[in-house]
Amino acid sequence: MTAFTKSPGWLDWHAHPAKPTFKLPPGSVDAHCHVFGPGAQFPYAPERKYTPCDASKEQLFALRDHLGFDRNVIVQATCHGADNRALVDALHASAGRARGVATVKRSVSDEELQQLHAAGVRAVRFNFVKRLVDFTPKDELMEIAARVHQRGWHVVIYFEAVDLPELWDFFTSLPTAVVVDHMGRPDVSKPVDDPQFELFLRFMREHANVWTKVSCPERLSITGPSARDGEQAPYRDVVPFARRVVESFPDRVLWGTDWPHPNLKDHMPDDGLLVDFIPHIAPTAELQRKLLVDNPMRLYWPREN
Ligand SMILES: O=C(O)/C=C(\CC(=O)C(=O)O)C(=O)O
Repeated sequence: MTAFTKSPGWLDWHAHPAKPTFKLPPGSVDAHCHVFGPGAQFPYAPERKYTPCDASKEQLFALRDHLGFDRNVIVQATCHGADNRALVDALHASAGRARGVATVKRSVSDEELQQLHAAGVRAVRFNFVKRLVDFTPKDELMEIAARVHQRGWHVVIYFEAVDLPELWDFFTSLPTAVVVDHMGRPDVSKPVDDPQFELFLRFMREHANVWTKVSCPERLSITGPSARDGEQAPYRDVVPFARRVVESFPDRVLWGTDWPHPNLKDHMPDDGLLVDFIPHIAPTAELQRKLLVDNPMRLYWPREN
């Protein structure tokens, strides 16, 4: 059994989140969340850049039920590298109520991809955030994308806004649907019509295969206030960005808690209050249904849609 020590300053997930005031539409999907370990059962990867606190499948499913979600999309985080065992274990335990986004290497066999598919994996994640991963050559990623495309999977990409110009040609040549994590991490201290965010909107406007998660205000916000202590209007600086995306591309947006919120430095949000953030960025019942039910179902459970 391996004992892991959390990275210095690590913030654990909120143990007693509020019951949301906002009532999620029936069948809502938390389309971005993680499981971490437990490390004693599913060791963290030797090449990881951080060591988290454990966040088990049971704890994730308890949060799902507490907040009022019906399903989860569990995203492989870099602390597990390309070892998808914790993810697969959670998918098997979910009784069909979770889908997965895996990380694979070029060396993955067709049989392994088949096993991932049978467990509920429907996408691979390519991470370009330099503090999280070492560089992988683009020809390797393109080869993986072509292979998963044949299975009807898509690609989830995580990058920071300043890197979009350099990554543009690669992203726009991906053959699959492409889902961007956290709106491409805009700098929300700039105006919403700043050229940097305009480039991201153009990316979505010109490429009908591009979707995005309008998630992680707690990561993007600079001026807050944070979703704690009953705050019902948190992260006001992120609202215009997320709302612009939801209203411009209502059929290609997803939302997730990002539980257990890895690598936050400043505070740990209350997940109940994060759910209460949703109507600020998706103000009508129709936008909310698309964001939380129709869109994730179309992408991850197309046969049940
Ligand atoms: O959970 C997220 O979406 C964001 C992360 C962690 C992450 O993506 C990973 O480790 O794979 C971050 O910004 O540190």
